[in-house]
Amino acid sequence: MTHPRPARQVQRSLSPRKRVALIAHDGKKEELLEWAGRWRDTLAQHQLLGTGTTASRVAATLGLDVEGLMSGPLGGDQQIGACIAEQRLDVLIFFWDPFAPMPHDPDVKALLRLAALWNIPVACNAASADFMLSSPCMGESYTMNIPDAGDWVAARR
Ligand SMILES: O=C(CO)COP(=O)(O)O
Repeated sequence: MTHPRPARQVQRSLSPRKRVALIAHDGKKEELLEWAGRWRDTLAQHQLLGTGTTASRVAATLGLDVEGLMSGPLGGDQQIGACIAEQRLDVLIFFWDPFAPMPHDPDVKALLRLAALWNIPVACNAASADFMLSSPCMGESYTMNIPDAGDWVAARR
């Protein structure tokens, strides 16, 4: 069965101050903290949010203002996914652990699916996060294409 897809894309304008989600699995938290420390001044110019433990570790270690959602296994990934669906997230930095199976793997997969669907830039490791934060798009207004949700609703009627 094929699912209806939005036939068109619409434009979404992002302000220079991006909404950036920070998430790391336990085995990757030190790596994220090291990376975030290198980008602290840049991150401070944006609006930060994250899953519970990641957000509190980044806030405590780097003195940054990070809105903490639920911890990942308790639904934090789903909350970030909801932000994407509601167009309240611009950038996803998610250091997921390729060695550790998680009880909430379905939530992780759902989050990455929504990021792919809504054309959200995702960095899963320090190298890709370096590329992302060094992009001029981070500090400027930026227009991206996203699926036309209205179109989608119409196709399902
Ligand atoms: O499990 C996570 C993402 O899937 C991260 O959750 P915490 O930031 O609460 O550790």
